[in-house]
Amino acid sequence: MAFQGSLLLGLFLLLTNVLVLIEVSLAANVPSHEITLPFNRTIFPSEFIFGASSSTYQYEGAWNEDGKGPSICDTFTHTHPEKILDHSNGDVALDFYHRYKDDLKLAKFEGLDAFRFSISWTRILPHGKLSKGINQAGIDHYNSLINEIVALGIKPLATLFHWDVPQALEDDYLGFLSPKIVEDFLDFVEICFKFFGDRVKLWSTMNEPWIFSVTGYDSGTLAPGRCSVWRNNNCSAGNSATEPYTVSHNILLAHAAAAKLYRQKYKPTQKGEIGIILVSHWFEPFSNKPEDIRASRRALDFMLGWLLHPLTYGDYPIIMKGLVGKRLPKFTPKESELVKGSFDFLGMNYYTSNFAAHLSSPLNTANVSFTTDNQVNQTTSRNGQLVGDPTGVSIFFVAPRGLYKLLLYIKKHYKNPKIYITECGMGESNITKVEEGVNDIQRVDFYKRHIKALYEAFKEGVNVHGFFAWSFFDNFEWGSGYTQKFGINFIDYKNNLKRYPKKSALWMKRFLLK
Ligand SMILES: N=C(CCCS[C@@H]1CC(=O)N(Cc2ccccc2)C1=O)N[C@@H]1O[C@H](CO[C@@H]2OC[C@@H](O)[C@H](O)[C@H]2O)[C@@H](O)[C@H](O)[C@H]1O
Repeated sequence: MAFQGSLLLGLFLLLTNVLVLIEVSLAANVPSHEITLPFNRTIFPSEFIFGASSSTYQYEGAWNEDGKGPSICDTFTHTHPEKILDHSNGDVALDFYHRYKDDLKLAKFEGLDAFRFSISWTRILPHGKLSKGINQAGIDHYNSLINEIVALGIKPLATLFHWDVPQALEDDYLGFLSPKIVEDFLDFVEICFKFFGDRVKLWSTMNEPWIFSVTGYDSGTLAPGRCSVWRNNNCSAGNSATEPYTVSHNILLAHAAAAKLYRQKYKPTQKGEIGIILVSHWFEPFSNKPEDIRASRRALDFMLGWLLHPLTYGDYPIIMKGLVGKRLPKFTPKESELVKGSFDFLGMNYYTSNFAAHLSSPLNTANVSFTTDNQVNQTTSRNGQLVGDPTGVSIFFVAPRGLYKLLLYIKKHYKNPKIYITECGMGESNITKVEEGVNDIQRVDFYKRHIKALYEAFKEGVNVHGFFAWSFFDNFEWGSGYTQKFGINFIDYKNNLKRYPKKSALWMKRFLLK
């Protein structure tokens, strides 16, 4: 049944609650020897939070409304439709910008403790710089969004940068390729702390620097779409050998400056926490050969350690420094101290695992890039055995054991930081009908298995405090456009963006005992 308008919503809530109660009561009649230990939220501490995640460009739409300036995501999808599988864009997306009030009521109905969203830099500063003016309509929008979230008793987790660099800063100094962005990012985040920090107590400065740096500057498959000529990806400029490293370096500096500002000027009174969200796969050695075992560690260093090692120890992994050499920027002693320990929590996004085999770098070639530097051949099968159950996304397989191992690895090698799993989910493709889309039984299995893996890691002492599904709704999935669906709620893009809870959302509601 579609979700739209409060009256319809009320009727739906009543009907669905009745259905849920019937299902639960039927389950209760199952002979006791068939009921396993209750698998619900009570296996975690009561303060553990369960939520769902979103991001501004993938959800809001209203790309040029109410004074918003263009971001590189707007420019990229408008100028390179060929790089999006269905040639779509986020101009309208799922119209979350206008429909968030009903959408958040759905989040409440589904029992979420928390809701993760990102704040559009160019809604707040349309030209990227404070000196060029604040857009009050942007402040008003996010105040209203946050008020709705809090009024429903849901905790907001706000991401400050989910890849939507202001186009004006890209034009002015090539965005994160320049250290100039640190000052402009600081001005942006200070406005957010000042206007929203009384209600937002969980801040993430960045989302997945790894993806932004690699897809934006090595392969050129995402905004700003820069890469070397030899990458043959229709990039107008770029250098895949150096720019990914420059960008991640400046992201770390911008993050650290923002964390310092929050901790010194706002945290004492607002009492919130600031962190950063990273992504990593788990990597299994392709064989027991020492070179493949080393390759699996290198793969982790290049995907996770690239960011988490400086954040924890103040410098890049020794393996990266050896392999990348002069192309890897250096931290000054002052920068190293600024970056080291610059987070109250670590957001970890986990999707899948890979196998890692040693791959010797091609000799005497100029064609080096981030992707070749790690000397790893990443695969999703080994001797005919897949790394996990296949999904509708060709590069993602269901590998919950990898989540467990990744978390134990972080505990052991990175001082057991406070962690929220800020994204975890699976996608389907080729879904054309609503009734197909809402019957997402593989996603129910995915979440059961990954939350069980999370629980096992928690029992082993991993300092984990929450779990957020990616994603709340089917949305604009970057290079895949709307062809891949990751939501626990279905969006009918063929019929006025109507919202439909999927089986996974109703399972989550039961798991959360709501
Ligand atoms: N998936 C990731 C990172 C996985 C890195 S592994 C691999 C490398 C790569 O280029 N891609 C494709 C890609 C490209 C862009 C974003 C995400 C993923 C990968 O999935 N990140 C989160 O994934 C979510 C799901 O991403 C989808 O993953 C499968 C891709 O086919 C699809 O294009 C992408 O939107 C995004 O919607 C969130 O905005 C983002 O925070």
